[in-house]
Order: sequence, then C-alpha cells, then structure tokens
Amino acid sequence: MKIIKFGGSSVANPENIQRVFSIIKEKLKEHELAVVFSAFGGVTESLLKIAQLAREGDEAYREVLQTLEEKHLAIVRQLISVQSQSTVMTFVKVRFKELEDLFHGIYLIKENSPRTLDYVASFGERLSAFILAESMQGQGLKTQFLDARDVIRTNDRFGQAKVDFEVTNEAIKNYFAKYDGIKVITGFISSTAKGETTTLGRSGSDYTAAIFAAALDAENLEIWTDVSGVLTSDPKLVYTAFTIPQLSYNEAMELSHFGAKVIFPATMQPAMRKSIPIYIKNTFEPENPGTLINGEVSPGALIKGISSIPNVSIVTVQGAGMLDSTVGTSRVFKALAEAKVNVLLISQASSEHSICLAIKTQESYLAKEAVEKEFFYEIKSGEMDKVILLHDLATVAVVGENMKHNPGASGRMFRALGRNNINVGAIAQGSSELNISAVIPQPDLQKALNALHEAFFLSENKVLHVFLVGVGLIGQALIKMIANQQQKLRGDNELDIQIHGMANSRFMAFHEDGFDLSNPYELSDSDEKTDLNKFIRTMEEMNFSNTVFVDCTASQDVAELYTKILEAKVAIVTPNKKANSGSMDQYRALKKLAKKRGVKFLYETNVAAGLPVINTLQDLMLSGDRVIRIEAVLSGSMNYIFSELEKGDPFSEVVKKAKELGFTEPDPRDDLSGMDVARKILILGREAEQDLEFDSIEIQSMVPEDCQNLGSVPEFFEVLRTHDIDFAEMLKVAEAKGERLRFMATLENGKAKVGLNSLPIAHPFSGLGGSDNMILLTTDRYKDRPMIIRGPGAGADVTAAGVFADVIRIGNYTRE
Ligand SMILES: NC(=O)C1=CN([C@@H]2O[C@H](COP(=O)(O)OP(=O)(O)OC[C@H]3O[C@@H](n4cnc5c(N)ncnc54)[C@H](OP(=O)(O)O)[C@@H]3O)[C@@H](O)[C@H]2O)C=CC1
Ligand SMILES: N[C@@H](CC=O)C(=O)O
Repeated sequence: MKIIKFGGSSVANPENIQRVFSIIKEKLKEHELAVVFSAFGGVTESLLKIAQLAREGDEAYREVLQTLEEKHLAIVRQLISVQSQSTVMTFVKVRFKELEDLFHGIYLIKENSPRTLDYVASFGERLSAFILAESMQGQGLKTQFLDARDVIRTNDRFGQAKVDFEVTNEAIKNYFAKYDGIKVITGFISSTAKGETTTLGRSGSDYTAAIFAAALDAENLEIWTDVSGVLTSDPKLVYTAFTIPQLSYNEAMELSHFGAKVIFPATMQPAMRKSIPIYIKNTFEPENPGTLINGEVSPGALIKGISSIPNVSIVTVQGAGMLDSTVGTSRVFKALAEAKVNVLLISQASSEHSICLAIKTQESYLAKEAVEKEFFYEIKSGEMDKVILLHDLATVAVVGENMKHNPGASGRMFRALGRNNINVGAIAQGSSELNISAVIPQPDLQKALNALHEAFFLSENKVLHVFLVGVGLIGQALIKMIANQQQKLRGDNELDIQIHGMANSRFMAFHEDGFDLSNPYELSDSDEKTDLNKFIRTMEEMNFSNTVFVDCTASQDVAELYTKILEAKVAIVTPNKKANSGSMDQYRALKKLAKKRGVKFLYETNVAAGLPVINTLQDLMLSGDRVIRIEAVLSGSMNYIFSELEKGDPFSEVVKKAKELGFTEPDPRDDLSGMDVARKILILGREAEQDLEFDSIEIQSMVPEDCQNLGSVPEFFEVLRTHDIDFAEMLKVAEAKGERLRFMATLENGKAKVGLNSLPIAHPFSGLGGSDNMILLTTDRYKDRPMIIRGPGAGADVTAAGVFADVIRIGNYTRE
C-alpha cells in the first residue's frame, strides 16, 4: 500500500486535476493506493477570509461565498459527465447551503472562535475529496470517499489538534479492512470524541497522509506538490539550487526548522516512527525523481542543504546575574516559554555572562518584555542589563549528517561568508553536528546563500558576477571572448562568468540574471544615463558573491571609485593605468586595501597588454630577486608608428592607422606625448618595489607644440599632417647613421626616462616591428643576460585576453 497526497496547487484547476489523475492511474498499475487531497488551491484561504468578512459585518462575504461555490460547480461541470453530475452537484449545493447558514450565524453574532474556524475550514477538503472521488469513479476507478473526521481522533485544541493515535490507528485499520477500492481521503481535518470538527495545523494534509501511512504500515508515502522535491536552497534566492536526491529524516527536519518550506517537521513524525520512506514529488514534472526522505545517511557531500530564516532579531541578555548560569539561563527560557516565544538559535559565550538568542523579529519585543519582567529586580539593581535587541538580521544554516566527525564544514562556511564581506553576528552548532547556523545582516541574505551554495555544492562550478564599465574597443572584445568561451569554461573549468552590469560614458544597464552574451546588448537601447555612483550602488545592492568590477575605460573618474569598490569586497580587474600611476601613497593604499578586504586587484594589462610582465615581476620580487635595470619598448602604438614610418608613409597617416588598429589610447596624444609609456614604466618600477612618483620621470613628448592644446582628435590629426615632413627628416637622419628610431623607457638607479632613441641596427629593440613590446629585466639573478619578454603589446584581442585571464584568475582564487 502506498499513500499519496496531492496539495492545493496540484488540484487548483481541472487541467491540473487531470495530471493528478494520470499520475494516480500510472501508480495503480503497480500499487494499491490511498489518496489524500487538500482543498482546491486557494479555497481554505477564501473560506477563512469569508469568515472574517462575516465577523466584521461586511456583507461582501456573500459575494465571495458565491464565487467560491461557482468555482466548485465549474470544476464539477468540467470533470464529471452530465449524466453523473447531479449527485455531486447536490452534494456541493448542500455544503454551500450549510456554509451560507454558518456564515450568516457568524455575521449575526460576530464571533469566530477557533472551533468555528476549524469547522469552516473543513469544507475545503470535504468538497475537494468528494468531487475528486466521484470524478475518479467517472474515469473508471473504483473509489471510496473517506471523510477523515470519521477516523482521525484528536483532542479539542482547535486549529492544531493533537492526535490520539491509539484510537485513530485502530479506526483507520478497521475502515480499510471493511471497504475496498481506492480510498479518497480528506486531508487536514479530524474530530474530537464528541464529534466536533478539528484541524491538524500547518501542512495538515501532509500530516493526514503520514498518519494513514503509519497506521497502515504503508510501503511508502508520496507528497506531490509544485516543486521537484527539497532543494539545496531557496530557488528564488539561489538560482543554481537543485533537488536533493535523498535526505535522512533528521536532515529533513533540520532543514525545515531553518526555513525550507517543502515539508513541515511535525508532519513527518508518524511516518518517521515507522521508518516509512517519504518521497517529495512534483505534479508538474512527474518524471523528476524528487527527494527521498528515509532513515539513511547517504555518504558523500558534507552538507545536504542550506536553509534560511529572514526577519530575525538577536536578543541579548547579559549581566552578572547570568553568571549563575544554570539559574540565569533557565529563567530566560522559562520566561520565553511562558510568553510562547519560539527561539531559533542560542549562542552563549563561555564566560556565561551573556546569552544571545535569535528570534523572529515580530516576537522579539515580546521576548524582551518577558525577560525584563523575569529579571525585573536584577535589572533595577544593576545586576543585569536591559535586554538588547538587534534587528534586520537573518539566519543561515548549513545542514547535513556528514558534517559529523568530518572536519572542514565550519571553516568552509565562515571562509565563504568572510570572503564575501558578510558579518556574522552569532553562531551555533548543535553537538549532533547536524547543522551550523549563523546570524547575518538581512540585506546580505541572498549573497550569503549564494556564497555558501557555491562553497559547498558548486565549488567545482564557480560563478563570477562581472560588472563592466567601458564597453569600447577592449570592453567589447572582452564581452565577445567571454561569450565564445562561456560553454568551454563552464564545462572544462567549471567556471561560469556572467555579466550583470555594463556602462559606457553615456548609458548603463543591468541584468539580474546576467546578459545573454550570444546576443550582444546595445547600451544605447538603455534609457538609464550613466551615473557611476549609482552603478556601484546597484552592484552592491545586487549583492552577489564573487563579484568582479572590470574597468575598461581610461577614465580617472572610474579609477577614483576603486577604494569604494574594494571596501565593498568586490575584486577589480583593469587595463586602465590611471589608478596605479597616481601618487605612490594611493598605489600603496589600494594594494593594502585589497589585501585587507581579501579581494584581488589585478592589472596585468596595465603594461604590455596581455604579455606576462607584471606577474613575472611580482614573482621575481616575491622570490627575493632585485631589479637592477629595466629597458623596454612599452608602447605598441609607438613601436608600430616608428617601424611603419620606415616604409615611407607620412607620420600622421601611420598614427591614424595605429588608432584604427586599436593600438593607441582613446586619445593618441596620450601615446605620442610619452605619457602612456611613462605610466607604464612608473608601474613597473613600483612593482619592482621602488618608490617612484610620476613627476620624477623624464619624458620626451612626440606631440608637436602646436598640436598640444587642440580640442578634438580629428582636429589634432589635421594639424599633425603639417609635421609629417619633420618626422620624415628625423627618420632620414637616423637611417643615414644606419640606425632605427624606437620609443623606449628605462629605469635604473631609481631614475626613469621615456623618449625616442636612435638605436644601432644590432640593438634588440631595432628588430621590433608592428605593435611589439620588449622588456629586458636585469636583476640580481638575471645579471649576465637579462630576462626578455617580447610580443604584441597593444590591440583589442591581446589586451582583452589579458583582462579575461585576470578575471579567470579571480575565479580560480575564489574557488577555495
Ligand atoms: N588598446 C590597447 O591596446 C590597450 C588598451 N589598454 C587600456 O584599455 C582601456 C580601454 O581602452 P579602449 O577600449 O581602447 O578605449 P575606448 O575609447 O575604445 O573605450 C573606452 C570606453 O570607456 C567608456 N568610458 C570613458 N569614460 C567613462 C566614464 N567616465 N564612465 C563610464 N564609461 C566611460 C567609453 O564610453 P563612450 O564610448 O561613451 O565614450 C568607452 O566605452 C584604456 O585604459 C587603455 O589604456 C591597455 C592595454 C592595451
Ligand atoms: N596605447 C597603448 C596600449 C595599451 O597600453 C600602446 O600603444 O601600447
């Protein structure tokens, strides 16, 4: 015998009901069944609403009642053939006549006792189960309608009646022995020995099903609902949540205690006592195996799920009066029990001077009042402090029996929370090691759940949440690269990169689920004007774990936001050199801040685009090397310009071409003026642990004087044309000496120089063509022959690839 139960959403309308019948027919092929039904979706709520309206003297109750009757009659019309409708129609009409009288009585005497409300609510299941039994009959199934009030005996605690299992079990067995056919049973309702209608409280229909399963020693119990079992976390908050295939009874109870809504612990008890397996299945996805809850602890994952409770407060009771802890603590709990306050989590310091309780916020004031009343004299004498309330909190709990005797769970939990800048207010772990719970700020709840979910379930599948400012040459190339590699990264590297925010200087746009990168988004379609502070605020509000801010602008304004971004524990990746080439103090402060906040600040592409210069230099320094000298060609555009000039094209045309090829800065004067190279040698010097300020660099500018103060770039090109002849002459002089012109940077003895050099043909830089860069590092270890890094040092693809590599590096870093 199997007991199966369908909830309200499964029987909300005739279409859903037909699905339910198909499931039942399928099951009947192999099993004997009893089916428990909830009221049709929304009916219990409507009945209680009508009772409330009637009690308030609001005549509108009649209309709502009529609508409800119509809903039931419509279901009958759709499910049952015309020839067989009359019995059911009569049943429905008689029940609604009873309800009409009942509500009229409530309307007259303005009274709605729990007893009356139980009776009112009982009509929902009585109607649904009867209609469904009759329609199953109409589909050729032999059914037997059972009003559970005839067999489930309870006390008279209306609203949440206690079952007398001795009487109930006996009555159920007798009933099943007497009648055959599929028993179609009303969920939720029961009765006292005097025949008064009672209800079984929250998730009462599940409880009904469990009572029958236990009484009949059923093979198993299936709860059919509108989700595919118990999920690893709340899917509304954690999009990657997935169905847990199996849970032990203890794990299921613990998860639901901490907020998982699919099943309610009390409803499991009867089935649990008899070790009856419980399946949680989805009516709308019957092929999904759902979750099996049984007595077994499955090996493997450290935890099974992460649950949470929002709107929690911490109630702190402290003072010397608590030091006699046995008495102090017991008085706190006695006071709370008397005030009917439910304590979610308890944490007590070993000093026993204070005790911290997590309580639902709406009960926290009651708790404060109760405890302060209990300790009235101690508070008055100063022996105890007044109770402190802290609001706007939530609890998160990781649950799983495998945490027992397996170290590492709490480390992983708190590392994930800490790394995401989530402050933990209180911690508790039961000695059973079945759950570790923490109180965190409510606004961080979604971020915390996602961080924990990733840390425990998706540590092999990391999600990076990217916010990108600057969608020009490099930004766009980066988006394309991520789009092309997304599948591969997900599959081979278990890394999922999603872009949630984008901005250029004019527009910004956000996407909670991540932009669809296969279908490029046009920022000009957004109606939101760029506001950098708002961009950062929105990024913070989205509050994702593993957030990366990518700056692909050349903007000082954006660089000035880095402090704020790092403060928010968001990592930064950037090719923009502005931040690192500001003052030495600022450079140091950013590095220090990133370290302090435990996030990465990566800028490999600040120098020589995607070439591994900064990482190499950092490795050398970390391993104890010392830089003696740096000689380098650090500008892809300048190298292109001066090597192409050798082919005889006019200077201004070559500069234009360098811009078109994406080698120059947004404004090519930044390259020609030597400023860009100066920034790069400054950054290299700083990475080589030298104290360098920008002002100390000797810079030779290639921008003719009359081009320096021109406004727009096109204007600049116009005037530059008039200097083509000067540059041709410069080249001629060099060539006459058998030399080549190369724009270089050097750093030696703390002195940096940037400028154009005429080099002998044999010089390593003379052979550089196109956008190539070359960096010669002479160090203590590389003294006789310098270390050489060479390759293209500018261009959209090589730069975007370098930025992309930094982003991936962050993914790998956050993996542990
Ligand atoms: N090109 C290369 O080879 C290399 C470039 N880099 C660096 O990469 C960065 C980007 O260069 P590149 O893509 O060529 O430049 P682009 O001019 O092509 O793109 C710059 C982007 O930044 C946006 N932007 C500018 N100012 C702001 C602002 N205040 N707020 C928001 N968005 C802003 C621009 O918006 P809008 O379009 O509205 O103006 C544009 O989308 C630069 O820092 C550069 O030094 C580093 C290594 C190599
Ligand atoms: N404009 C730069 C590109 C990146 O830094 C260059 O020409 O090298």
